[in-house]
Amino acid sequence: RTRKSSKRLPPGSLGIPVIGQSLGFLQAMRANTAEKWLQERIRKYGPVSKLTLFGKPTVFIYGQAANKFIFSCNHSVLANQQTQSIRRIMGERNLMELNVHDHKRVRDALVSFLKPESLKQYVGKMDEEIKNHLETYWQGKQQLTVLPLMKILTFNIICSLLFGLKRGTQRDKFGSCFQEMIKGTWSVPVNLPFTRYNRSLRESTRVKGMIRELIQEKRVELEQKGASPRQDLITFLLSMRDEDGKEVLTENEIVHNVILIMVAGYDTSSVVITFIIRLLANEPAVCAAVLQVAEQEEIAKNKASGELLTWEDLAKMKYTWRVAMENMRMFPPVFGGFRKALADIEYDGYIIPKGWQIFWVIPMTHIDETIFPEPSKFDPSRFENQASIPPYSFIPFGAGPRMCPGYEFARVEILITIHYLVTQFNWKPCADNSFSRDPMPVPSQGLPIKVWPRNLS
Ligand code: HEM
Repeated sequence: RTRKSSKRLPPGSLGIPVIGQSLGFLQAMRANTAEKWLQERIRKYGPVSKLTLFGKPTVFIYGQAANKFIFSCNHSVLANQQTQSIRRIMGERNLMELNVHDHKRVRDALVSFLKPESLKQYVGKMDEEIKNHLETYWQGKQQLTVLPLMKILTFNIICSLLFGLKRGTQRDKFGSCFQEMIKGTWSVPVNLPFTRYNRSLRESTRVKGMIRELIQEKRVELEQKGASPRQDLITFLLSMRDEDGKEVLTENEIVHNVILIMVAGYDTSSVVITFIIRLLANEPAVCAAVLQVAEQEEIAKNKASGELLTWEDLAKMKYTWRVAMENMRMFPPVFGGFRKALADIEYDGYIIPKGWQIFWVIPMTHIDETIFPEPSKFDPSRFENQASIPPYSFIPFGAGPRMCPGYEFARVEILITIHYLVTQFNWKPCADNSFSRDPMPVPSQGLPIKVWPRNLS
């Protein structure tokens, strides 16, 4: 029996246990050749192949049908499970690890905070954070490095909106622990004193402790000082009750999901904004179009000094959002993810054994020329008629019941930031145009640029 079923395993070698092909893959990510690395596998083994990634036997699948299978497959067959390193670092009760009822309960709680009707109230707060950032780090500067600044910005936005953390030392301490913690999420899970993984685990313990303290403070604020449940995400989650009057989320679930939101919410958007800045520097025609066609100039001119942007202003920024989407097509911040087979699965004529992980990737359909003709050409007009894009092929945010619930949050912060940047500054790059993946795309030297003010006439 074993021989018969092993015959139907996908082709490819599992390599050395635990490590397998992880190092080769990570090296390709860093050299920004991960797509080529995968294409080479596909050439050698065909569209379905096995390998070992980050500690586990894995089957790699790709393409529109594979995406549909991953994003719409029944919960009882495919579970969400991240790699061991991600699970240990972020906490096993975070949404990306939960399945079926737990997933729905926790996701519904997060979505009721992140949905558009709720976000509308926070546009002004985001606007203030962004203006404050530009005053502190951009105005009066001649040269600066974009990526680290965008990380500060998106981190500050998350801290302010989701956790009610004010600017200052507590925020800064959080920020530096976080940066260290997430560096080990895509690493080989070998916990020895000198490994990347080990350092990240230590930072993760500190971060979890800090969030527990924060939760204690918020409980007091809610119970004794009459703080509003809507003040921030933590107070919101602490205040949720089920029909029996019990708290909907356990404390562990709050801690682990706060970590998830921090990780999911700030690194990704900082990368998208950085790559848009890089693009606008290299393509003056697109930059001019963002200003004029996208009504950014018009919107700015109709504002009194100090007046904040509104939800309605954002709805007008259609061209800017198409630029952002085309950017995410070419440089998706998330490269891919993992699911776990809960039963032997038959896929495309092969068996994916129970307990193995499935590796799905985002960029492969984004660069498929049968879906996006001339894929290396930047062309925001591809998104003019979104209905013409086949389902499960443009997936920077995933799809289906697990699609990123932070989509609107990201859209709001990206649009507001680009609005103030293009209406107040000019810039040009001072390094080469290359980038690597770590695992998010990182432009050469973090994208140093020269900046000077733009005065709208
Ligand atoms: C441009 C920015 C962003 C991108 C490209 C992005 C992308 C993604 C992707 C690809 C997934 C995985 C979907 C899957 O496993 O099937 C995901 C999940 C998730 N994202 Fe985002 N994300 C972004 C911003 C955000 C923000 C701002 C937040 C929160 C404020 C957020 C919160 C989450 C959460 C909680 C999940 C887990 C959902 C689940 O498993 O049900 N993301 N995101």
